[in-house]
Amino acid sequence: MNPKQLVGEKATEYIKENMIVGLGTGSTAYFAIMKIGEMVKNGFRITGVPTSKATEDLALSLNIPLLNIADVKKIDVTIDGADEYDTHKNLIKGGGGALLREKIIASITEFYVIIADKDKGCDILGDFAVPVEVTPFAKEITINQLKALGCEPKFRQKDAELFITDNQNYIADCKFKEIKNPKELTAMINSIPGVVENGLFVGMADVIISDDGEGGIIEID
Ligand SMILES: O=C[C@H](O)[C@H](O)[C@H](O)COP(=O)(O)O
Repeated sequence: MNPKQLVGEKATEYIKENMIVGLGTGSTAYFAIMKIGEMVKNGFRITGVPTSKATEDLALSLNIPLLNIADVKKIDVTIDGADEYDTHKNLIKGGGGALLREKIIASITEFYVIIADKDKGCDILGDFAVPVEVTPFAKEITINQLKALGCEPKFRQKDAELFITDNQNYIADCKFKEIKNPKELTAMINSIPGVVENGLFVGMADVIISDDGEGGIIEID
């Protein structure tokens, strides 16, 4: 089985009947959501909270009942992907541009399950550029301030235009060399006024479900 499907389906074992479930974004979360759709079709009751418009559309197409975000106070379990993870379960997320909604959902989640194939594991974060969501206003000032933190930032493009997030902002992909202190870096990035949020998720994941490259599953907790 494809590792994304393997870890995605495994993660659904953390879901119990009547839970409120955060639904992640991306090609790995896709498999978890498909499995949840199958469970719902078979009569399993949960309500979902999507982390992006794409996930909302997918969940609706599978008849997964969704809550309005205005009515959500706490989420029991969220299952989401990651672009990179280290041995302390720190993450880089936002390769699909969904980091802001994902971090908000993660912040009210009791048990945060990350699903990511083993190639995304590392000792020190930094191979993957940190996605940073920035306001359109004064984006040139913001990118200069990001650069001053020691990275090479680039505005993400899509179809030769600037990529626009679900929240109508831009993404600056910030390539750092090695991120030795992700907690400090996340605070530094977020202290820039034009930054809305960044894709470093520090101390948030409760478990990372990954594969061993040979068809087996590894859980880091
Ligand atoms: O913005 C996107 C999310 O953070 C994704 O969860 C992340 O990029 C991982 O996506 P994928 O499972 O497609 O590699």
